[in-house]
Amino acid sequence: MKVSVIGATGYAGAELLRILSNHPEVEVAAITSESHTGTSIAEIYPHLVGFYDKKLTSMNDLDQFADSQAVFIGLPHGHAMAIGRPLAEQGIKVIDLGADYRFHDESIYEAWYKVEHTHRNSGAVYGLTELYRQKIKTASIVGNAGCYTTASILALAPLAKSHLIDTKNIVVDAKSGVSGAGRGLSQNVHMAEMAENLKAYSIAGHRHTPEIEQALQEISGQDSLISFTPHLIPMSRGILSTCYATLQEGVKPEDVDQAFYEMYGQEFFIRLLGRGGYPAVKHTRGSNFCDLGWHIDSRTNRVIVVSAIDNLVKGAAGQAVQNLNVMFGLDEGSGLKQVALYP
Ligand SMILES: NC(=O)C1=CN([C@@H]2O[C@H](COP(=O)(O)OP(=O)(O)OC[C@H]3O[C@@H](n4cnc5c(N)ncnc54)[C@H](OP(=O)(O)O)[C@@H]3O)[C@@H](O)[C@H]2O)C=CC1
Ligand SMILES: CC(=O)N[C@@H](CCC(=O)OP(=O)(O)O)C(=O)O
Repeated sequence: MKVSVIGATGYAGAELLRILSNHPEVEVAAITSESHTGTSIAEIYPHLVGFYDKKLTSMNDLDQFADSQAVFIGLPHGHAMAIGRPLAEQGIKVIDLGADYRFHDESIYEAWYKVEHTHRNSGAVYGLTELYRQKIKTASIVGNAGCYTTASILALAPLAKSHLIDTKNIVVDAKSGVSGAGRGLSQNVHMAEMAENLKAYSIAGHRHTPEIEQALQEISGQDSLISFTPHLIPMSRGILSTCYATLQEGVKPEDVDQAFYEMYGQEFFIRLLGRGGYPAVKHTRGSNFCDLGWHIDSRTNRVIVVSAIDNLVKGAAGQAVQNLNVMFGLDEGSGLKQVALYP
């Protein structure tokens, strides 16, 4: 099948190209950029030399997507809606890696992202594969889950689903490598600011907060409130999310174990390190795996779940390809069964 990548010059777009080069069923058709139209992608990303000699085109030429069965969009939020609508109207499946199609209630998107939603009631399905697989199978548009959100929702979903925790009293403390901020230059992420540093940002106001709450509400059937603090850490890729929740009265450690094994026991891309397990980003880099370990703090009656993923793979491009595989009835692991880079 042919697929195209809009925003191929971004980190997420380039990561899609890396993964798709290894996908047995996929041929990449158009790849787009507005600021490098006419340039070869391999000139911009030398690691792609020998795999892609294609020139970048403008996304505004809609005809070039006509023979693509699916189009990935790797644009900053607010830009996917304008191109997502005409693509979907042509019957092309859309997988957006940004936030435009992640919310069932567009007013929540508008309140947090301060952008008018111009493609309401699109029927988009939230693209966290392990939790929404059945709906993704028949979706026309998938709003691929965010990176911190993938790590945090996967960590908390079994506990929320089994009603083992107070879903209105959750704390998420997460750290991301700087590629999570995209390829654009900014003072926040340049070498002198980031090297040997670790800093929190967007405390009590990060846009991934309502995305995590939306998923936990759906899965538990109860209101959800979280305090989410993201941090930047001086590594290029990787996310580690530490999630704290208060256990309901009478919940035993074995109930917590059972919730995780029941929900994820059959999932290839979720590796359960078990009670007492310590996930590390280094075991996930370059791979589509999410590793989960959990601990019970009996003194405080809290459960603490730690998850590690690669922000650009399971947190973006890898999960987008996993969703493509689900949408087209392919082996869900096609192109994705890679061992992580180590060390
Ligand atoms: N980085 C990550 O870890 C993750 C990113 N995402 C999401 O994926 C999307 C892409 O992120 P990422 O690759 O990191 O971002 P980058 O900043 O690295 O890339 C952005 C891409 O969008 C294009 N672009 C930028 N501004 C515009 C514009 N005004 N109009 C059209 N195209 C534009 C750029 O291309 P050009 O300038 O060449 O036209 C480039 O291809 C975002 O929505 C992001 O939130 C999701 C999960 C994780
Ligand atoms: C380190 C860093 O800056 N990370 C980004 C999140 C990346 C991501 O998943 O963003 P979207 O939800 O927009 O797709 C941030 O905090 O905004």
